[in-house]
Amino acid sequence: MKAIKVGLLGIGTVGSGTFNVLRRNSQEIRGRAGRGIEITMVSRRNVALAKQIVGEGVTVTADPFDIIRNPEIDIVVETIGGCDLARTLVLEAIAAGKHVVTANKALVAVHGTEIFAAAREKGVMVAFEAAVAGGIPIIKALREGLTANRIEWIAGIINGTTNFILSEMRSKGLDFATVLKEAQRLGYAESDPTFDVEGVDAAHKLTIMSAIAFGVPVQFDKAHVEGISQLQAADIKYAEQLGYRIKLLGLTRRREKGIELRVHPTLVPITRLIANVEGAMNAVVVQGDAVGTTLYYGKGAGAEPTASAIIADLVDITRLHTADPDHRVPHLAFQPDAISDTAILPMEDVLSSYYLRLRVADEAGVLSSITTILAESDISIDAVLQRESADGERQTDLIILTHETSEGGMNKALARMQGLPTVLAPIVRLRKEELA
Ligand SMILES: NC(=O)C1=CN([C@@H]2O[C@H](COP(=O)(O)OP(=O)(O)OC[C@H]3O[C@@H](n4cnc5c(N)ncnc54)[C@H](O)[C@@H]3O)[C@@H](O)[C@H]2O)C=CC1
Ligand SMILES: N[C@@H](CC=O)C(=O)O
Ligand code: NA
Repeated sequence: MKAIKVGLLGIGTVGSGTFNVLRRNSQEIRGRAGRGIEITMVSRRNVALAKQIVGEGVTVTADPFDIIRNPEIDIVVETIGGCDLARTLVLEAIAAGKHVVTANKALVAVHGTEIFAAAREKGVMVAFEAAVAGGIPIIKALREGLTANRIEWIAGIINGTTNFILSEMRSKGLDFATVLKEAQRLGYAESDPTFDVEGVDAAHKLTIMSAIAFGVPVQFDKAHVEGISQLQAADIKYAEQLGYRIKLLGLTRRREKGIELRVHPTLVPITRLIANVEGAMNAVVVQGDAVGTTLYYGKGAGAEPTASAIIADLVDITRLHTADPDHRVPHLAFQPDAISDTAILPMEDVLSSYYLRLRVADEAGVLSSITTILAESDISIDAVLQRESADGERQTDLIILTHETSEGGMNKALARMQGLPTVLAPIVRLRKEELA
């Protein structure tokens, strides 16, 4: 059978990884797919550079629309990134009857609803395994392996750059800017690394997982997003003393009133496997009612791990492209008419435990004025750590861990505590999850 023909839009880190792995493992991939899969056309603005990567026998063009217009191309792989051009290219590829594979989580999290509808209309597939946790087959697991389950929650370290930064800062004492540069050099970071650092990239990925897990549309605009740029070394140290590690976690949980969708630095007990995921590695914990807890671990970024996911999608499409579209796995696991309008909860309604650090005057009655506010707010305390103040120092750090309460209730209590004359600096508030 003739090889299936693939056009690659953008050939940077992920595109060149895909090209190389597909060439290197072509025999095995052919054996699995039932026919060869060949990249016959690539697009990059710098044509000379692209030619250096692909060598002879592959058509290189500066204009990605040349690929869309080429009737010989069966599948388009989008590894350009960004939302504007990528959206246009993907929609035009679909309109031209081509299947699409994308690594672009921003595109899927923001424009997924429109793209999936267009693909259904045209009877083509849009596959995006590489968009979430790179090489970890988490989309496959959620969409196929766990279909029996009512999924309760998902918690994930789903941004390699920030996990690398947090690990290197903690273990080697390196500063933020140095580690970020290294993550960029290694090809982990987004072209705009603020997407990594401020939690946006993790929120894109979480939005996609949440939609698949709970059968709701992708709704990135409803996600609560906080990154690690405000995280202070003192809190990493105090957390360790209390038996916790701070990770940038994406969390989505089914509650009675709706779905939580949030990314923020989170204290996780050191005893949990996920707390020990270091460097650029990713890990996703999925809690299902039947299966219990499952954990997926691996490389979430980098050229070849991401290529592994893209090629898995290419193989799936090659196997399935002649199947009746109604027999394919739905984009969001649930059939389109089973997608629900369950609300994404506003952050005020989210339930969490908390870590609070208060810089307080070291004098009698301070602790009791704070615990009184917490008690009046119905917030129960789990642990308190008070740093010994150094000789002559008239202030100290007070660390409080709370049991679960609502974010709205915590905000009100924090406003009252912040108003106390003995609280000398802005209170640090982090969330804490036991993940049990
Ligand atoms: N780097 C990683 O580890 C991962 C990246 N991704 C996603 O994969 C996508 C690509 O990421 P990278 O490969 O890291 O980015 P990159 O910046 O290394 O590659 C993008 C390529 O697209 C080309 N390009 C940009 N505009 C173009 C245009 N108008 N015409 C033709 N070519 C154009 C660029 O020249 C570049 O070669 C992004 O959506 C990213 O979020 C997903 C998982 C992991
Ligand atoms: N920038 C991302 C790349 C993979 O999605 C990350 O650091 O995880
Ligand atoms: Na993946």
